[in-house]
Amino acid sequence: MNKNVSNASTGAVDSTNVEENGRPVESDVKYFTLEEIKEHNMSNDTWIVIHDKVYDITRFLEEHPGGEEVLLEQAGGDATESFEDVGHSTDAREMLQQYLVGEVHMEDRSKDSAKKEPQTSPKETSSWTSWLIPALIATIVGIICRYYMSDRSS
Ligand code: HEM
Repeated sequence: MNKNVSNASTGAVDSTNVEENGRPVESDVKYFTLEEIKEHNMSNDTWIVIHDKVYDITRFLEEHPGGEEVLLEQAGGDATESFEDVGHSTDAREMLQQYLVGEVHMEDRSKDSAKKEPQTSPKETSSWTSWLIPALIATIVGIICRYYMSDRSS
């Protein structure tokens, strides 16, 4: 049960990992903080994050069909958006597996998702305008009807 207990600083974690195409991907998955990941931003030591997973792509730089420049621009940071924007093939996604070195520390993940939360607030403002406008229209129609009725009765 307590397989995934993280150490507070470097957070080494034991984990039974996924199998890919029947091949078990043997690993000692570790958790890294964004601070630690940021240090691996050189061409001879390149890490990137994609979907909260950390990849050491140093030996892949020269092989990348999209060139090493684009990868180096993302070095030490989160490349999820750029990776998804390109629309990488399933083959590309499967290739990722061989460069996996760990995952982003849970605490750093929650910071990211907290950033995304404010996106819900504009919805709240639009929800009250969505009933206010019909209510105003109904009131105006009501007033017009009253005038019309009182005109007919006099
Ligand atoms: C380790 C992560 C990555 C892997 C394994 C990978 C793999 C690949 C592969 C196999 C292709 C050939 C097309 C395909 O099969 O989809 C490709 C193309 C490409 N990749 Fe990546 N990629 C990675 C990360 C990135 C990132 C982070 C970016 C952008 C910042 C990027 C930008 C591109 C571009 C622009 C192409 C198109 C090249 C072309 O069509 O001329 N890739 N990548």
